[in-house]
Amino acid sequence: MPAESVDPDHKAFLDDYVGRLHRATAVDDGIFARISATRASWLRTRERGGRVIFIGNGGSAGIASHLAIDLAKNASVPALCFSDASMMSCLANDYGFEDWIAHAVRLNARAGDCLVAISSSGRSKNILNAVTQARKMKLDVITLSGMNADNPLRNLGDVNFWVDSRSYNIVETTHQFWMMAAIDLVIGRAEYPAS
Ligand SMILES: O=C(CO)[C@@H](O)[C@H](O)[C@H](O)[C@H](O)COP(=O)(O)O
Repeated sequence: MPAESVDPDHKAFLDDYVGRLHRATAVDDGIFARISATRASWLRTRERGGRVIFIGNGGSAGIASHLAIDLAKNASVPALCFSDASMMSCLANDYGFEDWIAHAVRLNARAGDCLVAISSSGRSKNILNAVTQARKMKLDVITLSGMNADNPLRNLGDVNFWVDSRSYNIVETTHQFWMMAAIDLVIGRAEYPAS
């Protein structure tokens, strides 16, 4: 089959898929206000000598890692994520999987830091417990969730993003888009060299 011709079933699937992505990523003033508030939170964090800490599981852990390096390198806002396998296995083994991120926050965060908690379902216990720990330590909290409108993560932050989709990949892609927009808003440009 020539590369230009598309299986009609695939076209129908992809048309629907792209429609879902467009609906999820459609922006309004509410989303713009949240992205602007995220920028302000990150700049306040930097001014008081803090760091932005990104957390997530699975695909969201990958997004957390990408956001942390881009915010630090491209926008000069100190940022990190918990991706060290030895630390993760130690804390999960010693305290349980549902509490390992809370303990990573306890050990690594300070008052004045900002926690960005990413969970597509908004239901992962280790993310919810980490937010509770962050609140105890007086961190700012930004949440990103999706799926059910009443998921428990959705209202726990100072700034809360929610994607109206039940597709993991659409929710994750939208989270990444919003956070990348916030990073580029800090920089003030959409285009810049890598170094
Ligand atoms: O990327 C995906 C699904 O697309 C998976 O890796 C997904 O992130 C994992 O199943 C996570 O454990 C789901 O947790 P959460 O985002 O709902 O908190």
